[in-house]
Amino acid sequence: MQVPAQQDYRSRAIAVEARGVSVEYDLSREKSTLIALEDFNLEVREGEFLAIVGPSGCGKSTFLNVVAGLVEPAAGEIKVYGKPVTGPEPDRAVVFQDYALMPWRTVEKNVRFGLEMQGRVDSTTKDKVAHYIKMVGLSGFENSYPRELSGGMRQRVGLARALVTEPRLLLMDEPFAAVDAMTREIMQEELTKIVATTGQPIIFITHGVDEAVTLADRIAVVTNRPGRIKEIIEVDLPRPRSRASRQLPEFQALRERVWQLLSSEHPERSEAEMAVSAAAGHHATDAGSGGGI
Ligand SMILES: Nc1ncnc2c1ncn2[C@@H]1O[C@H](COP(=O)(O)OP(=O)(O)OP(=O)(O)O)[C@@H](O)[C@H]1O
Repeated sequence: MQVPAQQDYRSRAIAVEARGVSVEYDLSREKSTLIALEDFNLEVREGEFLAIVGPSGCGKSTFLNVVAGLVEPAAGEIKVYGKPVTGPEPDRAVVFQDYALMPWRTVEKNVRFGLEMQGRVDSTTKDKVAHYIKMVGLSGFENSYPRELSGGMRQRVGLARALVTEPRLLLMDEPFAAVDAMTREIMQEELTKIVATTGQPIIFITHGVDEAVTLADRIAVVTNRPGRIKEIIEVDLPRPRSRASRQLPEFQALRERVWQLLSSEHPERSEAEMAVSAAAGHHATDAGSGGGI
C-alpha cells in the first residue's frame, strides 16, 4: 500500500508555523513563573506526520495546546494555514491520551459531539458519523457506551470524534499511551491508513521512540524545560512501515539517533544506562507501556 498523502509533504505549503514561541505559566502559590517553552520554532507542512518527543515536562503538551489555541504564548507567533492562532477553531482537532469521552453517551453520540460542539449538525451528520465510525473499525458498536469498550476501542471513538469534523490539522497527545502493546501496534497501522485517506497533517506527541520512527515523516526532539527544538530528524524510510521494518538497519540507526539526543537531555542518566534500559525492553515496550523516554 502506498501512502500518497504523506510522501511529498516537503514540497507542500506550510500548515503550521511557530516562530519564537515562549510560554510561561503563572505559579501563583509559589509566586513565581514557570517557563515551559522558550524560543520554540517549528514548521509543519500539509500532509506531514510530525512526531514530537522529549523528556517529561519539557513542554510538548504545552506546544500542542498553543497550536490548538488553548494556551496563549507569552512571546512569538503561531500561525495555522497562514492565520495567527487566537483561540480554538474548527480547523483543528485534538485527540487526547485519556480519550475524553462522555460516559453517558453512546459511541454514535460521542462521535456526533464533535460536530455538535461546532454547531455543525445538519442533514449530513448521520451519514458522516457512520462513515467515520466505520473508518475507525467500530461499525456495530454505535449504540455501545464507553464503559463497554476496551481502551483501544475508546481511543478509536476519540479519533472518530476528531475526524468527523474533517479538521485541516490533527493534534494528537500521546493517543496510544494507555493501550496495550498489541492494540498499540494495530492502532498505529490503522492511523497510518486513515491519514493516508484523510490527508491532513498531524502533530503527534509520543514517549515511544519506535512509535515515532514508525509513524513520522519527521521527528522533532525537544530539550529539557524550557523546551526548544533540539533537532529535527527526517525519517526517510519507505512506507508502509510495520513491525518488520524495525529490523531494518536504517530504522535502528534512526532509533539510536533519537535515543542519543534524548539521553543527552538526561544528564543524570549515562548513555550506558539508557542502552541497558533500552535493551531491557524500552524499545520493545514502547509499544506497550507508552513509556520509554
Ligand atoms: N496549567 C499549568 N499551570 C502551571 N504549570 C503547568 C501547566 N501546564 C503545564 N505546566 C508545567 O509546564 C511544564 C510543561 O508541561 P507539559 O505538560 O507541556 O510537558 P510535557 O512535555 O507534555 O510533559 P509529559 O511528557 O510529562 O506529558 C511542566 O513543568 C508542567 O508542570
